[in-house]
Amino acid sequence: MRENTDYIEYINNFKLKTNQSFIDNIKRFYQETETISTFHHGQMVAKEAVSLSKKHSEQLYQAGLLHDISAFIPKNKHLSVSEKLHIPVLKEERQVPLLLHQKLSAYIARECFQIKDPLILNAIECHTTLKKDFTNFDLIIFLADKIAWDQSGTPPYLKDLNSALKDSPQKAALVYIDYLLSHNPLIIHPWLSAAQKQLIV
Ligand SMILES: Nc1ncnc2c1ncn2[C@@H]1O[C@H](COP(=O)(O)OP(=O)(O)O)[C@@H](O)[C@H]1O
Repeated sequence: MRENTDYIEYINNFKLKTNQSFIDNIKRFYQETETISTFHHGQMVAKEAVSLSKKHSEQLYQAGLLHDISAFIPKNKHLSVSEKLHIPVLKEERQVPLLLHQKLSAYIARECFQIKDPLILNAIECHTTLKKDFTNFDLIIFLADKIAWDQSGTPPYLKDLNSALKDSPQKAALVYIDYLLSHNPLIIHPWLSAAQKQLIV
């Protein structure tokens, strides 16, 4: 896939197979788009999310698997593909288009996987930044993604995050946000600032 139309065509043409389980359909999407390592990251996030919560295990598992389903769209195509799909783009996302992957993933979860549950869609849509009035479900997916990150080695903030997690998921989220903001992020996303303000009080 090299052109915007190829990405959009793949999304438009993807069909759930009724003879496959839901998870196998998700795996097939990652296989066909050559992003199977992201499927494995999704599985880790899904397991972590379920272990962090006593409720909503099935929905958390699905959100975990799908949160990075847009991984096949290269960063330099995020903006043009989002615009073609009529996804609302903020000024900060225009400046740092990789931040659009959360909205692109929510779009694909809805259009390709028929996810209608707002709990799942909203959590996918804010898994990188959180947002104002985030739910506990959003917070769990956000944290699980930071704990089971998709890079090699141990996340530099993990020890402090786990220690804060003994107090509350809110404190743990603040540890990650403080870490991100003190390491010269390319941009401060307004959803992240709004979430941070609400986490502090
Ligand atoms: N404000 C930001 N500016 C620049 N990069 C960011 C910002 N927020 C997150 N990132 C980076 O975006 C990438 C994706 O983050 P995230 O969505 O949390 O992980 P994942 O892709 O595994 O779901 C990470 O490399 C993260 O450091």
